[in-house]
Amino acid sequence: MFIESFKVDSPNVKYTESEIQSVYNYETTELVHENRNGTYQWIVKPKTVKYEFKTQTHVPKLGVMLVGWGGNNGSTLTAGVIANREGISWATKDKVQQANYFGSLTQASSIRVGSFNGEEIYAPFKSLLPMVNPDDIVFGGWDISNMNLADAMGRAKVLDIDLQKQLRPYMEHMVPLPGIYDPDFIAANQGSRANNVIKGTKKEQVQQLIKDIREFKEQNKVDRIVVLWTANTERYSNVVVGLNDTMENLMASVDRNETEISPSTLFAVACILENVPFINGSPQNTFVPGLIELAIQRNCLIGGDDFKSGQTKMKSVLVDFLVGAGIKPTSIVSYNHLGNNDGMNLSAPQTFRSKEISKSNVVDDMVASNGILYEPGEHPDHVVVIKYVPYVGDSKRAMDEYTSEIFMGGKSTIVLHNTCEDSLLAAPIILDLVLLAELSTRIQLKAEGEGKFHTFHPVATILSYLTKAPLVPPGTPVVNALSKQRAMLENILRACVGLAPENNMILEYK
Ligand SMILES: NC(=O)c1ccc[n+]([C@@H]2O[C@H](COP(=O)([O-])OP(=O)(O)OC[C@H]3O[C@@H](n4cnc5c(N)ncnc54)[C@H](O)[C@@H]3O)[C@@H](O)[C@H]2O)c1
Ligand SMILES: O=P([O-])([O-])O[C@@H]1[C@@H](O)[C@H](O)[C@@H](O)[C@H](O)[C@@H]1O
Repeated sequence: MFIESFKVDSPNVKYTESEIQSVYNYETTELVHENRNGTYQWIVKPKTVKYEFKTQTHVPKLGVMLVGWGGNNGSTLTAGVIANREGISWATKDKVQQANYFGSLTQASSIRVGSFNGEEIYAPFKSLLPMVNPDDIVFGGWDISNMNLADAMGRAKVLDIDLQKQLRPYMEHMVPLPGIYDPDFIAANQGSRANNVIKGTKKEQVQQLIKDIREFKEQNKVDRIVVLWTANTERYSNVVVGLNDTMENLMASVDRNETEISPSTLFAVACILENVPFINGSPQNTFVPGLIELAIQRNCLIGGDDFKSGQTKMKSVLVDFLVGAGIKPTSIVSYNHLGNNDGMNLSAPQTFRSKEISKSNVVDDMVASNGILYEPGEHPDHVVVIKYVPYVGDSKRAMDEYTSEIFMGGKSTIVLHNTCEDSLLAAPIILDLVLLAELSTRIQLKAEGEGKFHTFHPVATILSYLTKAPLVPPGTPVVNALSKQRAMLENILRACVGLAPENNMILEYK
């Protein structure tokens, strides 16, 4: 059965006028490697840590500023939210289509809240804690192309024409602010669209971005802003001692107009200086060490990298299933071609390399989890291929082949084929990223023994379900398995409202 909402009745949860306060007993383990009776043993010690959570329940008026607003993803997301907000329906060759948020974890997925008379009861994921209603988001942002959002939607060729016609009046007045164009960081083929750029030194560009953020906040009377990079994939920045290895060196490099500081890093610097959450939806290493240090020092949320939308999302499910079943993937080949501007930008070797890295590292944690299947340092062959084929546009064709070793020398080969508009996969993920980033800034926590409440760590691991290459605090583990990432996110939000982690044991029926 599906219910729309619920309230928790527990001595561990208190609903005040402005907060939800909860007490949560975190059950974990502590491992020691001890010499017992002359032999070393791994000893696992279960331990319980008492946490307190406080979630502010006032939902702010949220402004979302997209870098690359006029791109396929930015225009498609903006269009989709307007269509949902206005209740727009449109004629397709099959039927009259209603707007929806399919593909969004927060808007279209559910959680199990328990059983009732032998029946499993589920509720909307977004009913866990108060979240921003997407209909209320004010969109803005930057683009190196000055095309208005209605024309950009037409250029993207993602949405049905009847829908585009209805949306045009809402979007034609939306014009992106000038972006930061640096041809050294993206493909040369992007130069022709760069007619809307911030001039000046890197320091002056950062100052302009800060001014843009402040003016957007004032003009739209929004309470909070989240900035998300959905602009082109950049090449990796070189990380150099003295250049960007510390926050002091990074800021000094900006002041010196160092060429190796990328546009995406400049956007992130501006956001951190304004204490505005910044999320990187692309694979490049925007978050150089000096930037991470700056975000931590200023306690400003940063998250990324690279939306996990299709082929890689499937990979983080399939490899988790195979390895979890004791089956040994030995060869993984992921090929896709597409014809949108993202694909054109990725046709350059240096920008493709950024994407190849984020699409390749996603199996590392799963492989490392099973020493029965893999020797230390052993990995499956793993190849990523992306080709640009203009004719297919945003309709990405992905083909994957997974070869594994099974029982008694047998082999299993799984072949997948997937075709869909890449932007229709990414847009709902962008929505989830900004909504969850905003929500996480309203949560404070305190473990037993800690003197005071504090926010989550500025490096927002909580967003990892939505990214190919989750950004994690230095020295902490990277988890890519999709089921673990979703469970982590859901269980943290459940703890904030006093619910135990979903462990699927359903002992009451065993
Ligand atoms: N399924 C997906 O679509 C998907 C999945 C994962 C990651 N991504 C990443 O998301 C990003 C956007 O994808 P897309 O399909 O919308 O691409 P797109 O090329 O259609 O849009 C990118 C936009 O960014 C603009 N731009 C480029 N550099 C800029 C800068 N420095 N400042 C401001 N604007 C700038 C471009 O003019 C363009 O309008 C890409 O990096 C892509 O790799 C997309
Ligand atoms: O998310 P995913 O399907 O694994 O990866 C996708 C790539 O296959 C595609 O070529 C690229 O254009 C998208 O930006 C996205 O990164």
